[in-house]
Amino acid sequence: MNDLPYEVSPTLLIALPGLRLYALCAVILVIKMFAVAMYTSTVRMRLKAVLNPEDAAQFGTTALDAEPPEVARVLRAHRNDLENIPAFLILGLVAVLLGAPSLPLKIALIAFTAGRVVHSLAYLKSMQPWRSIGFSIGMLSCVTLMVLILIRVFS
Ligand SMILES: N[C@@H](CCC(=O)N[C@@H](CS)C(=O)NCC(=O)O)C(=O)O
Repeated sequence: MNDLPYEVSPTLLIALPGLRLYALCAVILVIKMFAVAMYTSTVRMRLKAVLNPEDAAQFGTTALDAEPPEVARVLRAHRNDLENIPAFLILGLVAVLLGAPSLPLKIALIAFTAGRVVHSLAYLKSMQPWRSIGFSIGMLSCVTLMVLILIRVFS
């Protein structure tokens, strides 16, 4: 039972066009972000580069005052994910729940996910213009989701 004046059926929710795809994209993106975070640790361990004195003590080294360029690059890739992926997770879910048209919705979900994978790989491998292309695809996908949401809100 819930407090709503009607029953919310999980079977009906799962039938919403794009919900399963959204769930898949969300899982891929979160795994991708975790992978970038884990890669940060790998680079730190390889270089024995840490800023916290307690970590330095563990590595038997001294704490640095600033991140070395290799670590700083992975951190920038992670930060860029944080600037973009949370917005997508909200917009994508709202668009699905509002019943946005299936084709543009699915294209936006897939394009964003692919764009962010390209962005991370390109950032870590120092590949331009691929990083900007991945970023732009992600941004365009979010704009598409916003348009789909606004059409539903005002129609
Ligand atoms: N906070 C970003 C805003 C613009 C952005 O996200 N640009 C993309 C494509 S050039 C990027 O990868 N920026 C590098 C970064 O965020 O470190 C920046 O400072 O560049």
